Parts: sequence; C-alpha cells; structure tokens
Amino acid sequence: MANTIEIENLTYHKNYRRILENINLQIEQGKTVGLLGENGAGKTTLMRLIAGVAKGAHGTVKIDGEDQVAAKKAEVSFSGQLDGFNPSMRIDKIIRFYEDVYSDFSTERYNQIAGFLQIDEGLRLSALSKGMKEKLVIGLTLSRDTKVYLLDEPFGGIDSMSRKKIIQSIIKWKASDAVIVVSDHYVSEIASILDEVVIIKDKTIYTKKSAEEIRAQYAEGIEQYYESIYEGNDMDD
Ligand SMILES: Nc1ncnc2c1ncn2[C@@H]1O[C@H](COP(=O)(O)OP(=O)(O)OP(=O)(O)O)[C@@H](O)[C@H]1O
Repeated sequence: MANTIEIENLTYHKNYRRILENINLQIEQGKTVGLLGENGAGKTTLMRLIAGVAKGAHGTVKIDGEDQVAAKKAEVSFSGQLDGFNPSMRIDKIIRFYEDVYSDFSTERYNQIAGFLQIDEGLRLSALSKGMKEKLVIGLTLSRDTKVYLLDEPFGGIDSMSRKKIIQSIIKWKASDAVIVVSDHYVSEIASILDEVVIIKDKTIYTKKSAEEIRAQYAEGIEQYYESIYEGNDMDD
C-alpha cells in the first residue's frame, strides 16, 4: 500500500530551541493513527509541519509524494486552522468562509455532521462551550475532501457522550483511503478506532506500532502500552 505521509530527517527549531529532532515517519494510505505524547512533546508542532503551516524545518514532509506547501494545503485538512478566527465571528460566517477558501469543502457533508453532532449555527464562536467548539472543529475539518485529516486533541475537556459522538463521526465520515491522525495525551477514548500508534518522546518518534501488535502483546491494550513507555517499562526494551 502506498504511503500517504512520508517524513524524512525532519528537525525543527523555534526561538533557538530544538522542538523536534530527526523525525522519520511513514503513514500508509487509509490508516487511522493515534499520535500520542505528554504535554509539550511536540504533537501540535508535528501536525503544523505536516499541514504546511509551520515553516523553516530541515528535512522533508511529503503528502502523496508531493513536498510543496501548496500540495500540503490542498491535501491536508487540519483542525488547528480554526485558531485564526475572530471570536466574535458567527458560525454560519465561518462555514461560508470555508466554502469560499476550500474548493473541496462539502456543505452537504458539513450539514450532515452538524446535524449529527447538534452544532448550532446561529451562535458566535465566543459563545460556544469548549465541547461545542470541538464539535465545530471536527465538523469543519472532516467536511473537506482531502487525503489527510489531522485532529489535534479533539477531546479536550468535553463530556463522555460528546466524545463518543465525535468518535462515531470520525468512523462514519472517514473515506476508506484517507489517513486520519488524532493526537492526544491519553488514549482510552480513541484506542478502539486506531490502526497504528505513534509516540513522540524526547523530541522524536519514540515508536510506531500497529494497534493489533500492541493488543496482542499487552493484555490491557494501547493504554497500558503507552503508560509503560512513560514509566520506562516498555517490553521492547
Ligand atoms: N511558538 C513557539 N515558540 C517557542 N516554543 C514553542 C512554540 N510553540 C511550541 N513551542 C514549544 O514546543 C514544544 C512542543 O509544543 P507542542 O505544542 O507541539 O506540544 P504538544 O505535544 O502539542 O503539547 P500539548 O499536549 O500540551 O498540546 C513545547 O516545548 C513548546 O513549549
């Protein structure tokens, strides 16, 4: 199967600090990947580099064989893109903005997801609760037609029913050949939908393993594996 994401020898500094070092990572077409790591590990930075939002790194990030920024922007739908919106903006205006800027944005798909997640379009961004905002981010991100979807900590501070709904929407609206990368610092929410687990530690990719392999090796699954790495009891060591 072809690699949709190919990262080679990627190193990134910010304000003279090394944030990520010598990242090498290949993600095959169609995979759902958990990008795990503690606070400050570099998950958001890696997603920004994959999406072509952060610049100035050494090394290459290719999406479907292309390493031009324009190709990345066209083929990567990144949840962090909502960060730039003015809080006083109404949701319906943000949706119009997505329709104008992204030719691959499907209003029909957005309406389906918004109905499923019960997103209210009449409100301003600043009036949304944390959970409502996460749902909006998911709706907008999944409504583009791209090869890669990057969801940066989509479960931050939201209730368990909403988490379940978000996971259902990821399963329901993921195209079979698309790659989805979901980042988090803990894993219990998303473990069941993952094909692969990538862990960032000490500024680099500490490990990449198939979820199946982890489940075969660890009785309590991905959560136990992840914790063992941070506690230093990885069975591979
Ligand atoms: N604009 C910036 N300037 C300087 N340092 C930065 C900047 N953005 C991020 N960093 C640093 O880069 C490192 C990685 O941050 P990043 O946000 O990518 O981590 P993360 O794994 O997403 O963390 P979290 O789980 O807390 O969201 C951190 O040490 C952070 O302090």
